[in-house]
Amino acid sequence: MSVDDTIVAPASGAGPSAVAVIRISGPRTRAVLEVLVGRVPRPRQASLRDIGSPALDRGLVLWFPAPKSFTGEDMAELQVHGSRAVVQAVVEAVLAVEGTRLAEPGAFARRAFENGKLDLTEVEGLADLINAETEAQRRQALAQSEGSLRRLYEGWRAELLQAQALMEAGLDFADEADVALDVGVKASAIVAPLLQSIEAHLADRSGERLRDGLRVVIAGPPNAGKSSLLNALAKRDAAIVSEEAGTTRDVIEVHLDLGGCPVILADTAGIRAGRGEVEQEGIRRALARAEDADLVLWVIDATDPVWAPPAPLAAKDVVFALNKSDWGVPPAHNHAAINPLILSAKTGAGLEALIDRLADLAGAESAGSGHISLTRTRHRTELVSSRDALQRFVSHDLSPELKAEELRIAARHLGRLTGLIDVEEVLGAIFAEFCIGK
Ligand SMILES: Nc1nc2c(c(=O)[nH]1)N(C=O)[C@@H](CNc1ccc(C(=O)N[C@@H](CCC(=O)O)C(=O)O)cc1)CN2
Ligand SMILES: Nc1nc2c(ncn2[C@@H]2O[C@H](COP(=O)(O)OP(=O)(O)OP(=O)(O)O)[C@@H](O)[C@H]2O)c(=O)[nH]1
Repeated sequence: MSVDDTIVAPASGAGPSAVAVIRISGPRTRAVLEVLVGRVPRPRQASLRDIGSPALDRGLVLWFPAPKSFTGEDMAELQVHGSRAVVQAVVEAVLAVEGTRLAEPGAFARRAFENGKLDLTEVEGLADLINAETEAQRRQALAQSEGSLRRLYEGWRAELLQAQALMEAGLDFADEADVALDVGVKASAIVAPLLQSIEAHLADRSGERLRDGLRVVIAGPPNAGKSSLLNALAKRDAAIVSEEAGTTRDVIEVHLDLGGCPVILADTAGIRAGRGEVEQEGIRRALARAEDADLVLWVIDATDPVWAPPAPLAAKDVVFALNKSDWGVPPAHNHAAINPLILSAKTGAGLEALIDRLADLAGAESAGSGHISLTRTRHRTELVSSRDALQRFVSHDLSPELKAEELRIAARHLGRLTGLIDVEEVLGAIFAEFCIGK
């Protein structure tokens, strides 16, 4: 990427809108404004101008001289009427100025990253904020885009660098055993609590669940009311994001917004010792689906003797639901061991409790309320590598040289998290998540 380029792109979505924003960033921005609007307006003050001559439209112009802009470069915004024709004409007029080109997706965010305005976790938070569909996702993404993970990881890295400095100072005094021992003890006093913090952070999956949606599979014996329950939940909650057939014909999936948390609920074929081949295949798919869910909602008919889920599912997190409670509920001691939710898809009884339970598991209350959770596999991978190195530091009987090396490895993985070091290979994937104009 050449930073000499000046990039332009519409930053608002496709399709007619009242107003569209066209963003420009790079060294030719001032020249673009001179050509399109004449005199450059005062920094960061909206001015109403004719855009182009003869005028293509009349709109608001904003000028953000470097370094106080989103990208850190000279930037401008043209806020025009949001028709395809106006946007296209204005973008073309910008492109007619020498040294400008159309921005690829994520190009503005990439420049912000390269100019140190955002670290990689903030860029990821911004991508998530743009894609947020529920309230809890919004809170989590906003906090991350404003540096919640950045501060956490930078703090950890600073502690590690301190421990590393101690160890390396010790290496210089290798012949003086008491000095080497002393710095080793001091470094361990930093590393041990840090290791604990990383372990606790890794054990918490709420951030990933919230970002990706809690995957819940409704499974159970035939005729227990699984489809009715899915329909009842989908109707109860007005904010259905989408409804689509699953990857297999027999798995129906709905995306729900339960208390601000995204839940992907899949209905599956009834599970029993079936006869026909088709039924067996449906059951096989149901089981496969349930096995990679976060949670199995095992639905049984309250009037049936209690059915336990088949062995492969018993290992999962299972929430039991006794449906058709309108027909009567068996005495509590019959099902005390499974602590089921008692509900009726038909009357709606017990659905609120079910929604609360699911929202809880999806991490509803934690997001953005000061609770900081990792949100992506990329974070998990780097943190696991960092933790492994720290574990070797703490528990293995290593020479001081090797101990210092483990700290270097751990610090490098934390540095990769924020994008401070060698991340070239992940950048393409991260920035490609953005739409054009971001
Ligand atoms: N019109 C418009 N609205 C927008 C954006 C935008 O680019 N344009 N944003 C785009 O994402 C978001 C706001 N984020 C922004 C982040 C930083 C800066 C900025 O100019 N930062 C400078 C100056 C900071 C200051 O004066 O306090 C800097 O960081 O140096 C602007 C917008 C959402 N709304
Ligand atoms: N009384 C009562 N009937 C219910 C309730 N939920 C479902 N039913 C009825 O039970 C029958 C089976 O419901 P479904 O939702 O199709 O059951 P399913 O578990 O999806 O069935 P399969 O797809 O065959 O596994 C239907 O006749 C429903 O109307 C309930 O809460 N109360």
